[in-house]
Amino acid sequence: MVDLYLASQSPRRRELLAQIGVQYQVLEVNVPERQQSNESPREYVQRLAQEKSQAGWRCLTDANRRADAKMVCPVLGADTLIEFQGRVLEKPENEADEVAMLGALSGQTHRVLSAVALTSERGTAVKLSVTDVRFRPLSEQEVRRYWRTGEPADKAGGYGIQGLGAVFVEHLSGSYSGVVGLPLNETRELLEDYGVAYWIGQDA
Ligand SMILES: Cc1cn([C@H]2C[C@H](O)[C@@H](COP(=O)(O)OP(=O)(O)OP(=O)(O)O)O2)c(=O)[nH]c1=O
Repeated sequence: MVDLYLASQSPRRRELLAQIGVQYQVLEVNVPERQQSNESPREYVQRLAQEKSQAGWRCLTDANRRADAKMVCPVLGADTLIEFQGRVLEKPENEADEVAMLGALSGQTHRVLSAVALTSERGTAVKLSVTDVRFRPLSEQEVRRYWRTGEPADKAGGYGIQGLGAVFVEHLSGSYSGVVGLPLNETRELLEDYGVAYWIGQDA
């Protein structure tokens, strides 16, 4: 039995949902990620989370055209990006990109925006989590060595706070799970609104 579909390829999001005892099944969706010229980082990250959950919902309801949409459980989509000096940082494309990104974040505070959306037959709801993260000064040599570990390539801003990148972080104000990719308190709020259970199997 599943209570939720997760429209995400991110292993972090799977682990975070499992952490709070949600029974889910993964769906594959493909949503192009491109910020529009008139779109703020907050609007952009929320649009992507909504588009991911809506794409998942469409693919389920199209595949079960004859099934009653009320019988299909909700779909969760999420997106995480870094905002620094008004610009959006997504995933680094290569080592030079990583050096530029972490070089800019070195010794500075950046903002991690993480949005989570749920779609069901009653429509889509989205919540945003905002976290400020301060990095200590980083040397270029250290950033190049970090790139070679393979960790940063698939991560917004080019680091993983839950991994080797933890040693860059001097201070965090906000949601740790949001930085990792799925803000769990905001997720719980949506799950409650949509009647999806969490903490399954956690009672003594
Ligand atoms: C800042 C930061 C990001 N990340 C990850 C979380 C997300 O997986 C990724 C941001 O990319 P996203 O585009 O939000 O997500 P994704 O492409 O990995 O997965 P999907 O769209 O299929 O859901 O960066 C970390 O794992 N640790 C961190 O500290």
